[in-house]
Parts: sequence; structure tokens; C-alpha cells
Amino acid sequence: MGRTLFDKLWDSHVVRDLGDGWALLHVDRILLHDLSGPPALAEVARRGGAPSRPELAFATPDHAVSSAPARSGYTSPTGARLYAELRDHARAAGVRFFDVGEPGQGIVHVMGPELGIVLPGLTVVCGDSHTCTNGGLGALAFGIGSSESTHALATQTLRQQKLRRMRVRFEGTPARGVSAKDMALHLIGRLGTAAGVGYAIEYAGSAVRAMGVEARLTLCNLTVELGAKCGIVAPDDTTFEYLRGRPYAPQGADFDAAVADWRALVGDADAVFDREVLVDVADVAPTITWGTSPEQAIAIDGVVPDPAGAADAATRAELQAALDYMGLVPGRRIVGTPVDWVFIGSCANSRLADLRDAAEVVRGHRVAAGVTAWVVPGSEAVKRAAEAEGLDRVFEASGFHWREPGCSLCVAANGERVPAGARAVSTSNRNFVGRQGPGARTHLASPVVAAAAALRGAIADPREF
Ligand SMILES: CC(C)[C@H](C(=O)O)[C@@H](O)C(=O)O
Ligand code: SF4
Repeated sequence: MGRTLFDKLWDSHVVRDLGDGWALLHVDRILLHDLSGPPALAEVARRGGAPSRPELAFATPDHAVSSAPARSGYTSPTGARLYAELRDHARAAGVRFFDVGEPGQGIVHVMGPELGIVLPGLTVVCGDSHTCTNGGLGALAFGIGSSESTHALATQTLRQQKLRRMRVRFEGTPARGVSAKDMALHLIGRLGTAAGVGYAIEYAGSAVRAMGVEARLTLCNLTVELGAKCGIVAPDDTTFEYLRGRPYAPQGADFDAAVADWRALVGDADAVFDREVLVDVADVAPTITWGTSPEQAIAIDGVVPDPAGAADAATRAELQAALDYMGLVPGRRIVGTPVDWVFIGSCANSRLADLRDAAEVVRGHRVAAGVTAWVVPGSEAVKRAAEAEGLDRVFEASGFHWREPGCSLCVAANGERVPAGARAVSTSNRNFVGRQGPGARTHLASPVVAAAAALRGAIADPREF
């Protein structure tokens, strides 16, 4: 029987078969951020050990650092402590630490691909659930827990249970205003947040082939919101061109040799998946969440659902609770709902392509009165590249705040938050209760939907801009 790409990535990393679907896998890259990195590095040191291959680990402060202009690593007491812990532990262990203000610093899932630290065919781990993002380059990448991080650092291996295989094919050409983010939200809305539990998801189909790498990273980023640990896109010429010349990618003749190897990273034609899903991209509209789970997603021209239509009492209560938290009325069109905050950022949508898309909408227009709108680039490199093409000036001229790279309002771990009761359209990936601050109401959407909301002061259809 043929093997899927996931099978091939798995098989090529098995150090020892432990039986019952378990294996000891070789870990090729370990990424560390300021929340999960310090305890993992500290634990290795406490046990009298050291990272076995420090040159394969990379650290960046992202969650707890301020995004305020002219910030340093020391802007808030908690942030300062986590920043210093990550920096000091990493340096003591010989792990490369990317400091604030230095290209390389940024959201861990943004800097890994952009530096070429993440490459096709590698296993990549990080103590963070959105590590699945890196699968957009054809890596086997997944989030791990704290004891696993310690194990990976100390041994460069991990004990893992093999996942089942799902393939999601996006076929067709997206309509105007429809991006990878809309496809991901549409898929989660259709399948639900538990559909991916126990699976590795391979994204395929003509719409995925046509995507740039940044869009593929967005698609894979939301894989964990489907419940799956990892998402993968088979690497192709788009991937190879993206990686050429990146600082940590192989260079010159080594790069060409690597590409020759990477071309083998495709599933066999007769490979069998445990589950197959087909999405006709013609069915995907610009999509936005209305509730407090990423699966509570609707087309931008849709209406807020009525719990009365729910299949059972438990679902009815759940939908009602989401409506109450979000302050929405069932049956009403979502368009026109007044918005207080707009956040363009996070590892889902803070790359150069995302900022370009949003800037295209806002250029020459004004953010509506009463709306606080932030752009938080995903990394120092994204920030500099955006500034080099004048995107910062486009945003600032329209009334957006242009900030420093990090997670910022995606998770409010650095003290920056959307006020209680305020409604935000956010390009991030989680709309849980309190995610952007206690009482904050979050609508997940693409960069163009977020930009349109900022200009209108209400949820708006980007196709009207
Ligand atoms: C803090 C971190 C462990 C967490 C994650 O695992 O995803 C965060 O990045 C998030 O997005 O909720
Ligand atoms: S940007 Fe948001 S989702 Fe991504 S790593 Fe940071 S907190 Fe997690």
C-alpha cells in the first residue's frame, strides 16, 4: 500500500519503533518562546543536563513582550521577567536567542519559516499548539507539552503515537475577498473543532497549490482549531522559491541538493487516508465567527444563528451562552454589527502578504471614529519589509496604530487587551471567552475583513471596498 506524505515524514524520523503505534522520533528543530521556553530550559539545567544539540534550538520572546512603539524587553514586570529568563537560559545553554529589535525576533511561528529554520521534511516542535503552522512548508510540526519540551531538549528525540491520516482537498479558484483564512474558518465551521482529534491533516487540491507559502502557513495555523496536532502541505516549487536564500536554509549547491531531496516529499498516488474531505472553494465566502468557538463561523453576508434551531438542549444552551457573551441577536445579519477594536496580527495573519492585503483595503480611507485599530507585524523582519514598501505609512495615514512584533492582542499575555464588553474583529485564531481580555468579544476574520470593519466601524463585507 502506498504511503501518505505524513507516513513518509514519520517513517524517516523513527529512531526506534516502540510498538502499538508508538515510536521514538528524531527531532530536527526545537523552537522556544517566552512562556514555554524558560521552564523547559530551566528543567533541563535543574536535572544537571544540557540541550543535546543547542544549535538546533532557537528562542524568541513573543507572547509577553510589549508591542508599544520604542519598547524594550523590559516594558512590563511579568514580560520583563519572562524575557530575561528566556534570554539568560538560552544563552547559558548555547541556544540562539533573537532579541527585540533584531531581525529574527517575532512570533515563533512567523520567524521559524522566514529564517529558513523550518524546512521541508523536518520534524519541528515547540511548546505551543500553533506549531502546526510550520507544516505549510512541508515539515512535520506539532506542539508539545512541558515535559516533552524537556525531553526533546535533553535527547533530541520524542516519544509519539502515530496519528491517523486525513486529507482535505480545496478545489477551485477562490472568489475575490476569499483567502486561506476564510477557507480555514469555513472548514472548521463545517467540520467542527473536534473533527481533527487524533489526525494529521494533509491539505491538497488546486486552491492549495495556487497559494503562496504565507497563505499555506495561515491554513496550517488553524489546523489545531480543528483539533488536529499537525497540518501539512506537500512542498513544491513555490516552497523552494520561498526558502531560497533564507539565512538558515542550505545555500548554493547545498540548496539545490536539498531541493532534489525535497521533491520526494509527496504522498504516493495510491496512498490511503483514514478520512477524506473535499471543499469546493466556490462555496467559500469571506467568513467571520459570531461566537466563542472558531467553529461558530458564518459567511460575512450570513445571519447570526438562532439557538431555537439547535438539535438538542445542550447545543441550544451552548449557542445561547455564546450569543449572550457576544451580545448578539439571533436572526440578524452579522454585517452592520458595530465594532470597537480591530487587530491585524497573530501567527495566523501577520505576515507581509497579510499586511499587503489589508493595506490595499485601507489605502486612502480613514478608520471610523471610535474604532481603535492596531497592526502588529508578526516579526521584526515583516515589520522592516512592510516599512520598506511604505505599508506603515498607509496604515498610519488612515488612523491605524503601527506596533512592534509579537503576539500582543491575540492572547493578551503581555497586558495589552481589548476592554471588557468591547467588540473586536481580529485576524487571530481563537475567539474563546476572555481570550483578548476579560469580557472582550472577538470575531475572527481575514485581514481584508478586519480592514473593512475598521473603516466602516462595523462588521462589513470586504467585497464592497
Ligand atoms: C501560550 C501558548 C502555550 C499557547 C498555545 O499553546 O497555543 C498560545 O500561543 C495560544 O495561542 O494560546
Ligand atoms: S500569536 Fe496568538 S496563537 Fe500565535 S503563538 Fe502567539 S498567542 Fe499563540
